[in-house]
Amino acid sequence: MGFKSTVWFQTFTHQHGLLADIIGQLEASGIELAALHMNDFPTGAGIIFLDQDSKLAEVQEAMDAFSFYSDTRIIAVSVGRLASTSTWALLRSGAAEVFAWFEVEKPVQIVASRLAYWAVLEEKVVDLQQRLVGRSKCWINTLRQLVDMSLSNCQVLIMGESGTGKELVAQEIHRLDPRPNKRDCVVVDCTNLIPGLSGSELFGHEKGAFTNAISTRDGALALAHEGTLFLDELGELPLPLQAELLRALQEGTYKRVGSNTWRQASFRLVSATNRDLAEEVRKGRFRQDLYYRISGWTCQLPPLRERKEDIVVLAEHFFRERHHIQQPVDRQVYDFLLLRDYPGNVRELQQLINRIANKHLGEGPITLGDIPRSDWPDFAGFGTNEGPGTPELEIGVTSLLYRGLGLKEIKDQVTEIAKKVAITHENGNLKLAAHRLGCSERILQMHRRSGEVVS
Ligand SMILES: Nc1ncnc2c1ncn2[C@@H]1O[C@H](COP(=O)(O)OP(=O)(O)OP(=O)(O)O)[C@@H](O)[C@H]1O
Repeated sequence: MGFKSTVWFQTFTHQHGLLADIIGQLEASGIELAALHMNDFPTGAGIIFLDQDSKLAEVQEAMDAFSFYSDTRIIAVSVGRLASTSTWALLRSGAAEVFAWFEVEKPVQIVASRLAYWAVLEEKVVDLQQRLVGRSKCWINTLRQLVDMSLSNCQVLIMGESGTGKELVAQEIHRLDPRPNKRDCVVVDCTNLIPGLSGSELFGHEKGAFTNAISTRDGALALAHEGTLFLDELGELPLPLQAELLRALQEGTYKRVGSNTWRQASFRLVSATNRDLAEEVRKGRFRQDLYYRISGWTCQLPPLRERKEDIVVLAEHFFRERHHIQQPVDRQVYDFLLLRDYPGNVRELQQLINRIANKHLGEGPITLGDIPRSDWPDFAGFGTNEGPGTPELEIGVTSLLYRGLGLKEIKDQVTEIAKKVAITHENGNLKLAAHRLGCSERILQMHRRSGEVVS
């Protein structure tokens, strides 16, 4: 079977006979199931059982609450006939990733194979997190997508702002690629291609093909044969070279500059860009046919501002792994890091950590005193009476005000967010979350219950 952990389930159906039947079948196939109770925190994979009479809004609300707190993955199994509009609604809302229908399909097979696949995938995701650091939900979803892509042998286009980790991701795609005896990953930065050399970097050249071509040389396509060709900043590839690359991808053949002989090259293409390639196509700066050819799978890397929860883990990683600093980092330093903007994304954070690590001396903790003066924040409105975090909070509250919320509603919303963040950061442990918030566990249990539907 390949799936060892217990799978939680929740029921939204009253068809008890059918339900018992299917649960029995799942358990007989080796899947260990446990019903989800009122205050349980769903982790890992889960199944929801429903039927045509289940109130879809209730089901969705419950699943939204689960996915709000955790990165659980859900399979929906309908024990009765469900209208296709309802199925679409479930899938589109993103609450359930897979749908199985008891009457017409073999849900046991569907569920079992999905669980087994997810188990393999999660193991790889955990391993990837050692190098592609981050624990936020959006980052974990990106890593899951990445593993999915890597296991199939297709072309991948990685998109994302500068410094989001595109090159690192490309290396990991190559590492996960299951081709037996795959060769190297060859990296070409398209911004460095010299137009006058007509693509010698990519295709190689013959001796005497141009001035300084003193000997015959292989290009990146030859070097990437049976491996991976990573074209970084693909949006910068000059149009004439785009045509030649397309040909090489379609036919698997190319010519060295100055040669009339067709050569074969077989490689997996992974490309990356921080441009909006679809827009470049519309503007006529990028070939549409090449765009379709390379974008079999696309992977959009989130900017750091969309995964601020990862700033602390990334900073810790850089201090510990790159600078071998094991001393504690003062909370105020993390506040400073969290408050700052990172237009250069992870690279900018990494460089900042380098500067702090270089300034730090001795065995003591890392404190605000280790932050170089050139990195000090703009003190207007910073660290005055309310402390770090205030400007961001102000932006959030302003948006709530403009949405017409009054003082009580704003207070309630901020309170809910604080509870959610604490629960998430403590991996669902209400006791620790309550300790962190300085409130009773009971308040958090009530909070959890308000987002749940009783089965
Ligand atoms: N999730 C991550 N975990 C650890 N290090 C990371 C992560 N993301 C990026 N980095 C580090 O940040 C730096 C920038 O990453 P990378 O060069 O892969 O970004 P990029 O998107 O290719 O940037 P550019 O578009 O400017 O070439 C690298 O040193 C990389 O190791």
